[in-house]
Amino acid sequence: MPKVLVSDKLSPRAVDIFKARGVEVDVKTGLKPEELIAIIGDYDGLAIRSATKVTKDVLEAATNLKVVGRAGIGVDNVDIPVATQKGVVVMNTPYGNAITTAEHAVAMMFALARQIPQANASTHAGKWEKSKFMGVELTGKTLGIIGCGNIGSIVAERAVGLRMRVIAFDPFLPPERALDLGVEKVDLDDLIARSDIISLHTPLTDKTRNILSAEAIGRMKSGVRIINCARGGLVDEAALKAGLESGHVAGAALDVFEQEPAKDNPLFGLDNVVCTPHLGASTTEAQENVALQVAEQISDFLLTGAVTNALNMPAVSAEEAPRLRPYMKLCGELGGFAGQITESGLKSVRIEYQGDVAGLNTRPLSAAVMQGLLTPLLEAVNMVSAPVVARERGIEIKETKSESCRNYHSLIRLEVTTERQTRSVEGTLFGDSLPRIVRINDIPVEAELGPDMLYLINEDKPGFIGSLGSTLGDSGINIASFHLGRTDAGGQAICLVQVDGPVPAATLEAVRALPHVVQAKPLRF
Ligand SMILES: NC(=O)c1ccc[n+]([C@@H]2O[C@H](COP(=O)([O-])OP(=O)(O)OC[C@H]3O[C@@H](n4cnc5c(N)ncnc54)[C@H](O)[C@@H]3O)[C@@H](O)[C@H]2O)c1
Ligand SMILES: O=C(O)[C@H](O)COP(=O)(O)O
Repeated sequence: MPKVLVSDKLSPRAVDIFKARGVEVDVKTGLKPEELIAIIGDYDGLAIRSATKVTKDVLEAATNLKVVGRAGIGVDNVDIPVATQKGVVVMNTPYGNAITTAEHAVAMMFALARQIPQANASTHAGKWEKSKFMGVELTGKTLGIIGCGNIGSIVAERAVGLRMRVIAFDPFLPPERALDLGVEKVDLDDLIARSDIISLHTPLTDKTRNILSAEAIGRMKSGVRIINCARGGLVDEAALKAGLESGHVAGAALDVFEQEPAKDNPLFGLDNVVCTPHLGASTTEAQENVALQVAEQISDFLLTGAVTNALNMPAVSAEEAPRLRPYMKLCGELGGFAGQITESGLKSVRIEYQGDVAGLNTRPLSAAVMQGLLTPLLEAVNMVSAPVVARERGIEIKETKSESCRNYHSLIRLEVTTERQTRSVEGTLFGDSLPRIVRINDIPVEAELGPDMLYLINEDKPGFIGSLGSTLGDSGINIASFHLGRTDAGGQAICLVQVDGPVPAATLEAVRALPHVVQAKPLRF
């Protein structure tokens, strides 16, 4: 039974789902990094929010970990490149808290416009400062949205409903989508110059860090208000402080901070700043949504291989997973076969999908081929890391698809080019589920791969099969199945022999010494 650790505060419904699906679950929140490192090796899955930092050190210690599931959107607390190298799938729940976070940004906009938190504190203190808290109306004001994805779009729709003029800067926002939302797509300079209120909704990346810099703040309209419910680091906090103190910036509402938990921040104490402790996603509804989704996604992955909302692996739906499973096995075998007979540097890989299989989701199939191919050559690659490792090593991967296929419903052909030669291996499924190799280097053969195999290239001469059988028999090696193929009578032949156990080195030498043997390789699957 797979085992999952929940290391951040998640709705208890997540635990119910894990248990109902047959996944063992432990909940241990507030762990120190060294405490997490000490126990992570016991788990197949890790469910987190933003508090757990899944660092390189954690991933190095996570020897059984297969999946990290983020109950929420931002994954900047997960070292995704290292997770990918380690073959750990990283998933998030991209929509579950989007409405709630957008509502928080809208609430922040009202809080700023009418100074509600400040007026609330003053009234509680018995001051009745009616003339102090003069607000501004939102109707007719220009709201500038930086990052108009899931959350930014919802904020835009709500703001249009408030009769605001909405402009957005997002290089990836399609013009038709902007039109649908009632938003004017602008460049960043234009947004900065025209907005009365600016709301940030991008991830924190190298391009967005300090997107509201001192220089950008200086170019804003006097009296601008700034809202950040996305990520700390998007606004230069020192520059914002200077702008607020000079009065150039009329107010700022911040849910996220450069350093979190934010217990001591330069902006704290300024009377035109509204702060919340990263509450954007904190509603009962959003927390139920993300906890249920992450528990379903992690369980599906660990139990069925379905991949949903992964950031470092192609998606596989729950419907596709059972259909793809036998093809995944076949692809792993084709890759494993080619990888084990490859001795010089890999240059390129061509994977051809013919017939019915061409209509399936082939990205995970190609990842399985690459895993099979690279595993004999490199240490610890899997479906997540193999395509990345191949790219890093300059191995070119080409994929082709054709609906037509001679002789079979489906055929997968793998062609591998090394520094020395090009080889190919082809396979199909018998009865929709049984992988079979049907051609090696364009020589027809029909073989089922077992755990221990012997692969031979030989000259097609009388007596060869007998001498091979005797050599193996003399070493006490039982033959489970024997598959032959040849170019033409007396030409080049291949043998794939399934044996009951590994072939010892001495036996292999004896086989290699037999007349007519060109090459003999033990293979393991
Ligand atoms: N405060 C919270 O509790 C809370 C809750 C949920 C999400 N978030 C954060 O909100 C942010 C947005 O989430 P989302 O779900 O809308 O993400 P999303 O991916 O749907 O949208 C992000 C948008 O930013 C745009 N973008 C990327 N780089 C950009 C750039 N350089 N300039 C302008 N636009 C750029 C993208 O094109 C995309 O449309 C994320 O950082 C997420 O972590 C915070
Ligand atoms: O990216 C997110 O989903 C938000 O930042 C929410 O973070 P949280 O789950 O820690 O509240």
